[in-house]
Amino acid sequence: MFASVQYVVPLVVVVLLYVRYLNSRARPHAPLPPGPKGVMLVGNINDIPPKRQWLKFAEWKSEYGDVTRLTLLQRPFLVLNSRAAIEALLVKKSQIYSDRPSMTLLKEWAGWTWSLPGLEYGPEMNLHRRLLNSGLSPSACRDYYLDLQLAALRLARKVGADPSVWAASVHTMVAGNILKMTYGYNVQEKNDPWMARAEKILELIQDLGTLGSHPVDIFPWLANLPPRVFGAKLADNLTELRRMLNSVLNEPYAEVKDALDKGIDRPCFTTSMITAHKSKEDGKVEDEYAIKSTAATNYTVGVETVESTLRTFGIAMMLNPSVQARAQAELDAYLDGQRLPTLHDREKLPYVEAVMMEVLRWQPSTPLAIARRTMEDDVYNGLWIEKDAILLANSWQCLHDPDDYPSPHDFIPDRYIPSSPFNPNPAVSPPDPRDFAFGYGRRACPGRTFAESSLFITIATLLSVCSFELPLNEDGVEIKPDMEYESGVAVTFPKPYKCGMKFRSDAARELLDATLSDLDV
Ligand code: HEM
Repeated sequence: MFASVQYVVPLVVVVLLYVRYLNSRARPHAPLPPGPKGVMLVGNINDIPPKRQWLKFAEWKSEYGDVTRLTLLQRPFLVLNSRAAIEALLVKKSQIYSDRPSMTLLKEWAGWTWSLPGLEYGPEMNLHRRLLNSGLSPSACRDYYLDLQLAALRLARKVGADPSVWAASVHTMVAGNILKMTYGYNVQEKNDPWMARAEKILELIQDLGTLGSHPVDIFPWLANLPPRVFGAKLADNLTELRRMLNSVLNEPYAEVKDALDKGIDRPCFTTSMITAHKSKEDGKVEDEYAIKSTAATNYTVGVETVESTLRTFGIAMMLNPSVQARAQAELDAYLDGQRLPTLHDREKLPYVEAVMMEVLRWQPSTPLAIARRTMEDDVYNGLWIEKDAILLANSWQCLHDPDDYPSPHDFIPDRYIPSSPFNPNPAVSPPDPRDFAFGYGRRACPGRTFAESSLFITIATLLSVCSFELPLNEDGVEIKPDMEYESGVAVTFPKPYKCGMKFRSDAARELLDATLSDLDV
């Protein structure tokens, strides 16, 4: 009897361990998500267009449903094409869908290891997000309201007088807002060295080609080879990029810290982070590397998205004069020509808010958010989602779903205002487009409040004092923007277009000048 117990217990343990082993290996008995048939070895490379991929991905929804599966050089690649799929995976199961694909080229070869959008899911990412969430929280952002308003007023003065400077002035304003908020730095109108440094970095990254498509990103073991194997141009580009990234990480931070040590008050994100993390005993800054990394991340990733959104806003206003007139009527009724809007007026201007929401929906600047890597096998709606797949959320598709947004290609801010006589379908209460435009779950954009504040005050100020209008050619015929979009590093931009704009009246221009001279101390 005892002898059999002696054998049975280990046997049961072995059987249990074996079953656990089998379970751990077991693949869910579920089919893979459907998708276009690829070519042996290279997979679906030829199915993905070089431009505006989200449109092609959206077409696949009717054929393949919520999740489309492709392969790229043997690696599974999934596109989530519906609100339901994005919510079920990226939001509700955020703990296994919040990693990013490894960007070996940028990280290992260019040394860009410190930027939050590229960080793996884990403690370092959490620390960076905590810092950004506190430094860019809604209450922290209130400290930047006045700077944002001033920047919008200066923009209005420039572009109202000369609309040909629209795109360049928007770029300077947005970059200036980020540098002011992050480091308390005032950009120079022309040839600013800090702006030039950020632009050079983006240019060098753009020269590397589509992110994630270099062989070293697909086969990371290739990083053991010297970059020169892939050409002298690439190697030189990477050396220059590494040098610039090092400078952007360290120099602006050192300047703010020096100023603080000398007792110079330079209120900004970096100053408040240093102050909050400085030890009273030895003066050391806790988490210093993470603080300078998050500041440099703002500097390098916070510009293109806001800039693209404002350039889209210009197009929307030129093409939709009745919308512009309604927003101006709201501003005039509320402000009565006595003053210009501030960010404290935001709640009182629901139509202007709706214009901003509709710009973010109509032509989102990040139509595919930022790619994720699946961390575990999973099953969604009976479909097997493989571990280690690259996953893209097609935010563009969600933002153009006619069930949520009737006539999705039209620019209709009234859709967010149920009582509006111009709402084409008051029975539908659409989802807030910002919940798609700013990404999802644990990787959602930490700059959202700052970005919205910057967008709102710029839109409200411009509409208060200026009117956009289609420019005319020499024959007096209106020139319409062609609605072509091109890709930046991770963001899509409207192609340069001719912008028409003028001050609404002499009174509006005088009010603008008076407000600027009151505030511009
Ligand atoms: C209109 C303006 C903006 C839009 C539409 C936007 C959109 C996005 C989106 C879609 C993502 C990816 C989220 C995901 O993976 O699900 C993202 C990430 C991020 N954004 Fe923004 N963004 C904007 C402005 C800003 C600004 C002004 C800043 C900084 C001041 C900023 C900082 C970041 C950072 C650091 C990440 C990476 C988050 C992470 O990987 O955990 N963004 N943003």
